[in-house]
Amino acid sequence: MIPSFPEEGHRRVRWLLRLLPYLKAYRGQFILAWVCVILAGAFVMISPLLIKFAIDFGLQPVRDANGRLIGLEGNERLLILGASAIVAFAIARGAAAFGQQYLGETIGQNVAYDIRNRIYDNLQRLSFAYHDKVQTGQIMSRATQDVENIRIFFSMGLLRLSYIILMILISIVGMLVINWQLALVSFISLPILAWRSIVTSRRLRPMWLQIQQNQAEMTQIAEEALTGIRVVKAFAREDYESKKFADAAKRQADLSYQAALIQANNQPLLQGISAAQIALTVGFGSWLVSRGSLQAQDVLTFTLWLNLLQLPVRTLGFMINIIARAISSAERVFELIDAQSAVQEKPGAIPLTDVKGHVVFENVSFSYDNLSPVLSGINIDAKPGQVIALLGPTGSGKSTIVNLIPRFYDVTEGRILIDGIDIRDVTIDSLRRNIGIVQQDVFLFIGTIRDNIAYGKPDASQEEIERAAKAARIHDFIVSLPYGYDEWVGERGVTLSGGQKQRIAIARTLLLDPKILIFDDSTASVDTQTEFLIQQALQELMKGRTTFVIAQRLRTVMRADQIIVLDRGRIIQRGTHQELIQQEGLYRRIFELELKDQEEALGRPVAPVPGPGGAERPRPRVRGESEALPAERARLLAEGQAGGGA
Ligand SMILES: Nc1ncnc2c1ncn2[C@@H]1O[C@H](COP(=O)(O)OP(=O)(O)OP(=O)(O)O)[C@@H](O)[C@H]1O
Repeated sequence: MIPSFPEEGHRRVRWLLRLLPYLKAYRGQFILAWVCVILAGAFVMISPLLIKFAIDFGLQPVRDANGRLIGLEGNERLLILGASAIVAFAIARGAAAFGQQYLGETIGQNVAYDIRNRIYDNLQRLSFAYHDKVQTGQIMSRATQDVENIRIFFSMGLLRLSYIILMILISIVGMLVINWQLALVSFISLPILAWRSIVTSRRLRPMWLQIQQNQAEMTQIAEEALTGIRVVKAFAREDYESKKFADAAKRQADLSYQAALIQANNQPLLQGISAAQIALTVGFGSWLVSRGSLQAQDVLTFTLWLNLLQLPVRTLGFMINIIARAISSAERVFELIDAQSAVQEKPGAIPLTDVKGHVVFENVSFSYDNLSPVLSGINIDAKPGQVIALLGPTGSGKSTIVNLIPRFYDVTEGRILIDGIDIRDVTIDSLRRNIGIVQQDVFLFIGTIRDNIAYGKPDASQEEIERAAKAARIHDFIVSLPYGYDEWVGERGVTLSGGQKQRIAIARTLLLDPKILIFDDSTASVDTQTEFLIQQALQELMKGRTTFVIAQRLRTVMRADQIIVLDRGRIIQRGTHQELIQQEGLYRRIFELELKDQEEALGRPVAPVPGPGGAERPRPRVRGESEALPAERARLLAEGQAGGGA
């Protein structure tokens, strides 16, 4: 349903009113800015009156014997005084205008700073579910362009509008006092100008909205193409991406051009109306003078006032635009600020302390969209220090299970307990501080390696950082770099290999020393040496921690205390390697098809597959089997190249 105008108007006023509380912190500055606005307006509008008084009192008419005007006699003292007063008012006006601009800019920048921080704080708090849905480019555009529109509203729109209203009021009152007939004639153009301004701004408003929306899309396209530059290049789709961006940029240029055209068309019309108004005022004023009901200097005062009014009244449309843009921006910005996290902390939640690491899933079900279940009836009892390996085909729900433990998402049914406490009863911060996560796609921040390792513990000493790096088997590599721990890693750590990044992530988690660990072991295949180092790092990492591992490597799976086999969101098998290998089922199939191949490719001996009744049976040869390296050679190679990290 299309909202009716009053409804829409009411909604827009509400957005505008929601912006005003941001002024609270800068109340003093805002009042001072207003005083400057009033002074600047008053000084400008009083100047024509000073000229009138200077003429009235400084120049006396000289008449002949018949009373005819033959000249003017100047009172030097009064004229100098008048001129000095005009100069003094101009200086005072300049000072007030400076104050208004300076304070307006300060308030605008401060409010923009506060709003950006509010947006950023909220974005940090929002759950994964929110970030799954919202595009980064849209968020970026709101945090930059839309906040900029609000800044302009505070630094310019609000104060300039007051200034314009003040100037209009002073001149209307002044004109009416001097001569109400000429005043009424001079006001003829005001409603026409106001009408034009409103019509133009109403035409421009939807265009500004489109421009803002398109700006967000353009940012999104650029962000996506730059983040995925490797994929773009790999598929030779540079031209396609360039065209996609060029189309959006063209749309932006067209829209901006159309908006500029409307404004440009409007300007000559406004100028014409203003010129016609001055002609009318001078004409009618002269007629009044000829009839003796007005003095010539009053016509001059009227003309000066009209001139002074021209510019601000003509910018009324621009001001209305600033406000209209600020309103649509406020709507978009408040959408970000108001966004509620799907994962909420309970009032009175307690901090999770002295964690032993007993993690229990009790009949847990989960759905991303509340429609189709992704997990159903999951029961897991992970005793402190146990390693739980999650195994299953792609899309079976392994990542979803581990994402529920730190409450990246909340369970739809059932509950998860840590040391007997429902994780929804503890503070989110304390919960996550006790869980270490090494993700598949390791993200390194732009900064030094030291900063990246110490990310979860910024006050860690160099000694602690090095200890973690040694345990993660990455220390030797770091010190071999030209700047060692001060080496800069670029966006997503592009200067490092996947295996190196993963070991840095392990060091980062080791430093945090969590009791519960989540490890996504599905890194793309790595060479033998890296594989060996990661295994060693992993052993260090898992020591004494309850570990949930999304397992891709046989070694990890075989060492696990419990192997949970998932299929389409349900647990279909559970047990140790020895137990599961005895059973017909998915585990044995995965083992035969994938895991065993990996190990053999790396040159490691694998336990024989017992056939039914315990008899050994030949393993089927499947996809991409490579010639196995002798186990001993692989190990020596790995150890020799690693040079011993610890
Ligand atoms: N953020 C999300 N929003 C909606 N659906 C999702 C989301 N993440 C995963 N899914 C869906 O949930 C199901 C389980 O996905 P999940 O990532 O947990 O599987 P997985 O076993 O870890 O798979 P893989 O081994 O490929 O990583 C899949 O059908 C997937 O499409």
